[in-house]
Amino acid sequence: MAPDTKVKEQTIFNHKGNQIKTEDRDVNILARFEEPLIVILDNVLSDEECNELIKMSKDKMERSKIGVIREVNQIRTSDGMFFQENENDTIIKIEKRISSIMNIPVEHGDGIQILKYTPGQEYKAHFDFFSSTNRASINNRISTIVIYLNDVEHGGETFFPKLNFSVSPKKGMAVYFEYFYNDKELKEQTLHGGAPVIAGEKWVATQWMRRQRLR
Ligand SMILES: O=C(O)CCC(=O)C(=O)O
Ligand SMILES: [Fe+2]
Repeated sequence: MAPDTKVKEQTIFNHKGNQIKTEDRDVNILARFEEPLIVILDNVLSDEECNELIKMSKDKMERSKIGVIREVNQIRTSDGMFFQENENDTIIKIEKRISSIMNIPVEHGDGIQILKYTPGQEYKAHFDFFSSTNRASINNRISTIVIYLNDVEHGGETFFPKLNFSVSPKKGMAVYFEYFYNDKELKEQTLHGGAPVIAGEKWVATQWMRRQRLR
């Protein structure tokens, strides 16, 4: 197909305009990059909810593990923890809101993961979906939201190296992106990472969604 007649691929995210009305909060759409779809969102969480997530996870953080064997890896040097789904009322409320933003039922989510980065810590460029050689790819990830839980003094941007695009963390804001595309090239453009924090701390909450339910 000639480039000028190429049709846009179907997206999971279905919100139009500049606002998403969820059950308990109006979330603002500030910017969108169309293909691959990357959406910058504001007012996803209140300051109190951000503080609460940090408080609840603070004592449970351990060095992040990635991959099937879940070994400590230099790709991600942050500390992290997962909440159990339905762990408490705050988690239930936030999971519901994330689910309506992402337009995917809560049961498809890996659970909310909290990551904490201190100066020098980073998450090198990676894909959130599993490679076809990984058993987990049978029910692969299709979309991600990264919510910023605090303002970072310096550094810690979420960057997309293939798009020359980056997002600076701001408390309560989020970056959403999806990769359930037929076009392999589009999927691969969602390569992203968390740049090293230079000063201050960076706290984020991530939700990854799977194609099929996990529970
Ligand atoms: O910390 C960030 O900005 C990115 C986090 C991320 O890529 C992830 O949790 O999958
Ligand atoms: Fe990621």
